[in-house]
Amino acid sequence: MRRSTATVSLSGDLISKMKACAEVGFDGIELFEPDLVVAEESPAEVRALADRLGLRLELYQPFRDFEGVAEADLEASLRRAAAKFALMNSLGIDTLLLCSNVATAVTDDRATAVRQLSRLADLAEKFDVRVAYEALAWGRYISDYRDAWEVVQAVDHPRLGICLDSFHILSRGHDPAAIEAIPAEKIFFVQLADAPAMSLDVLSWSRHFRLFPGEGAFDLPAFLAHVLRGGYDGPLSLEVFNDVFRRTDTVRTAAHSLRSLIWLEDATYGLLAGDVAQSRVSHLSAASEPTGVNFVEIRAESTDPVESTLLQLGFRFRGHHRSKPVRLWTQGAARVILNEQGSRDRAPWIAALGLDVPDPTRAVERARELMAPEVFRRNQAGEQPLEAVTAPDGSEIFLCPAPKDATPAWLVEFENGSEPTDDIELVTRVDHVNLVHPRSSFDEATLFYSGLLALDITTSTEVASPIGLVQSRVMSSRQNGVRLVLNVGPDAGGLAAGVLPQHVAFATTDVAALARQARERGLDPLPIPTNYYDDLAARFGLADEVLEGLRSLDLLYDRDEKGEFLHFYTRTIGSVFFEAVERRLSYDGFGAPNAPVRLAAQHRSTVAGRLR
Ligand SMILES: O=C(O)c1ccc(O)c(O)c1
Ligand SMILES: [Mg+2]
Repeated sequence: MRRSTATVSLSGDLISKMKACAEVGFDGIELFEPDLVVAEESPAEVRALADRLGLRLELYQPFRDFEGVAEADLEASLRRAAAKFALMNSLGIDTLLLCSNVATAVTDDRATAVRQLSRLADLAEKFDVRVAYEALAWGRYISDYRDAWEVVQAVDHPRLGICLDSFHILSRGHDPAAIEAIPAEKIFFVQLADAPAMSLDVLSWSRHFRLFPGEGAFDLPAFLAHVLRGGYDGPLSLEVFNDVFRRTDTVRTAAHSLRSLIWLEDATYGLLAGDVAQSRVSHLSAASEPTGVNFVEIRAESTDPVESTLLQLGFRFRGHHRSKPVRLWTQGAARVILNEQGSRDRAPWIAALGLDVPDPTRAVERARELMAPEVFRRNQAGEQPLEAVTAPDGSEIFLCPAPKDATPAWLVEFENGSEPTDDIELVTRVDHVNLVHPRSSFDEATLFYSGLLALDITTSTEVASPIGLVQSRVMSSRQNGVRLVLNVGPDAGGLAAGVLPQHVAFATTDVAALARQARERGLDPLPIPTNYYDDLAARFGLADEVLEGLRSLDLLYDRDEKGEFLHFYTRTIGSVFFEAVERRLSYDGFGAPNAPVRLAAQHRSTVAGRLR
């Protein structure tokens, strides 16, 4: 099917939007009128550019406030429409989007709307164009696509059809199933947008917070399946009004939006199994769902302070890489690679993640199909070849074969490590990794991880911190083998831009023993205030000695109906810190109530510390 986006989904001027859409591979665009009105180029020039770029101008939009008006106002509206139809003729656009009336309708009398829309359809015929009628969720009298369809049916004119916009339908909780009963030739256009769950008036929600499919709370695959089962074969067009995307890089956002459509077609393909409609959408190589974290790579000009902390946490030095300035530390199945290449003047940060996937070749193929940039990596003879793609924040995601008997094949490339000791390894594996994204790539990152790796978005929360609200989204593989937490901090230019650190959380079977051992080895954990323990006592009624045990080790605690969670944090080194977590019974959260305590403590020990 043809893939399209509305120019309103992107930043920039009309020409750069058109070039970006062509460059990333869209077939066409919806021309949003305000983009044309402010442009310097004539309609003929815009048409010529579209031709040259191989981009179809699929739709002109929006035309507003037409039906249900006082009879005296109708002629003026028809004159307005004639001017736009003539403009569409010079642009070479055959479909106009008409939004249901939000402002000038004076009657909800259907017969009036039908009569007036018939006049519009007759006029459209003279210009050889057609009108796609869209029920806006906040329309004055028509706000439900089923009502718009009734009106279109009553008009019964080949030049009038319906435009279905997933936002208006799903935001109001209207059942999209009735779409299947609309004859395909009467669906003139389909617009796709996701959105986060919010309790906000629907107009503000629509104008500022729409998301690309797969990034919000709506079930877009189910929606599109209804559209396709009915036989629709026209363009699929993204129409995403979003304050962030309107100011992010045009080409990048165009690629991000096309990725969302490719993802959506694939997810819908799955739902259409056994239906003739299935052949109309493309599909991807199946996701190779990750089962575990193979390694975490931390880069810095000097990784020495990270090594000291790992040593205190019980990690063992496993040696230098035989051909690169790279070192390996491990404990249980947790593997941390420290890399000083290409990191001049940089403090430690999480530069790469290796994930175990059942089928690395297929995983890379899917990543390629989803337009993920591949990482170029020089492999020396005898080295395990690993494939990687770049995530939206620049970190590298390696797709690794799951290690047999808990030892990845690449381990032999590290030499001259320290000998194993008799110490019990208290850390068993990486529990989760917390990555910090700029706001501009947060939603893109969500789709990137969920689309490539089939991670599920399990929870989204906001955490208060002294420097502002931190948005947090948890993404996990089904068996919890991989859990990523994506955070976005307060905007740059705020109180402390860039200070939000990333972290790696290690799973342990005995967090108190690990905390004690680490202290004996010199670890100075992130200090937790007494007020926190007073609050814990009030909330959970813990015995005094339990509370004292927690307090003396700076351990944090959480409990829910599934189990208990105990954890502590190291100090931050550059932009990285570590956490140790003990999950009891089947607790599967992240100690969310403790996150503000952690952020405040980090603020005290970094920013405030520097100012003092
Ligand atoms: O917000 C609006 O006015 C508006 C305009 C055109 C659309 O297609 C739409 O879905 C919303
Ligand atoms: Mg719309």
